[in-house]
Amino acid sequence: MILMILTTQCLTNVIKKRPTNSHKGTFGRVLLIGGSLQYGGAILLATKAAVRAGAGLVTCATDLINRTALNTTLPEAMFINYLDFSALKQQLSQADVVVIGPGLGLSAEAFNIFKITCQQINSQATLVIDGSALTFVAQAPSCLQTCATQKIILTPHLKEWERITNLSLNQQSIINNQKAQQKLSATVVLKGATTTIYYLDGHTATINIGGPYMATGGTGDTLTGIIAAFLAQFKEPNPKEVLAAAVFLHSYIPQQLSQHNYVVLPSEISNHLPNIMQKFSS
Ligand SMILES: NC(=O)C1=CN([C@@H]2O[C@H](COP(=O)(O)OP(=O)(O)OC[C@H]3O[C@@H](n4cnc5c(N)ncnc54)[C@H](OP(=O)(O)O)[C@@H]3O)[C@@H](O)[C@H]2O)[C@@H](O)CC1
Ligand SMILES: Nc1ncnc2c1ncn2[C@@H]1O[C@H](COP(=O)(O)OP(=O)(O)O)[C@@H](O)[C@H]1O
Ligand SMILES: [Mg+2]
Repeated sequence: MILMILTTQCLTNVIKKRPTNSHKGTFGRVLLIGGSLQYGGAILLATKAAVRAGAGLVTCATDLINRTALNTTLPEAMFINYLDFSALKQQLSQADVVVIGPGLGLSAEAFNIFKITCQQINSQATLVIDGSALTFVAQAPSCLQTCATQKIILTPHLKEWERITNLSLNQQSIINNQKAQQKLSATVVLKGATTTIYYLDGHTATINIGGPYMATGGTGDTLTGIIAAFLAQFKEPNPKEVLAAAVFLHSYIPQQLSQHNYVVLPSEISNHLPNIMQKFSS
């Protein structure tokens, strides 16, 4: 097993100056699915992060109740009703990266949306599974095995990981986590005070920056948007390094802001994305 500790070098390796003759199509299509009546904020935060981290075209599939909020706060993003299955399937056939789960909730309707997503996503796309959708993975692990894409990233916090693996918090050693991750045949970003990425090839990368100023609901939702935007727009040097850069940046920004802020809100992380990305672009 190769254990890597990430530094700012991972940002300069990935964030490149944009070609002059590029356009929105150059920087990828991201589809984010989630946001029930109770948790609209989660999908709005994820969508905001995807837009501000530079995805070219961003669509938010959510409850109709969230449409006005989305259009008001984030007019760059497109809306579809997540219960309009024909629109959802069409989006799933086109997206480069699909995020499912932030604020999705655990209703029967939500589970249906999760199953449709796993079945209908195009085989070239990456699927990022977060929040409520991780509980569906725990309840119906076969959805991963039969998923139409093999490029799957799970982003659990420690409790969500316990639900999926039955590993209690004190059993979650690197070795045990890796065994469980390899069985799932998915990349895992295991989030906590320290975050570790478990890759399919057996390598791991650890992010030991960030801190308790990030402990506000919505910080993980913001991470999924950044991951999606990075994978959609950066094709080099490789998906492993692109994922690592996204996860590192998500903690690096609040670490910088914490010098002058007691807490760093998720939406503030997103506000600073374009500025900090510019500083590291080479
Ligand atoms: N604005 C919105 O709309 C928001 C909506 N959201 C959406 O809500 C949905 C439910 O997601 P969720 O994560 O809140 O609930 P759930 O899976 O039950 O986990 C909570 C349990 O996990 C534990 N725990 C967590 N981290 C831990 C750690 N590092 N180490 C140890 N324990 C840890 C935690 O511990 P405890 O409180 O007991 O200390 C608690 O027991 C989901 O769709 C999400 O996207 C949220 O994103 C918030 C903003
Ligand atoms: N004390 C801490 N130190 C470092 N990072 C933290 C700390 N507390 C929370 N985080 C980060 O905040 C995020 C929380 O994710 P998650 O629990 O999914 O939040 P939510 O679902 O509310 O958006 C993770 O990226 C985690 O690493
Ligand atoms: Mg979460």
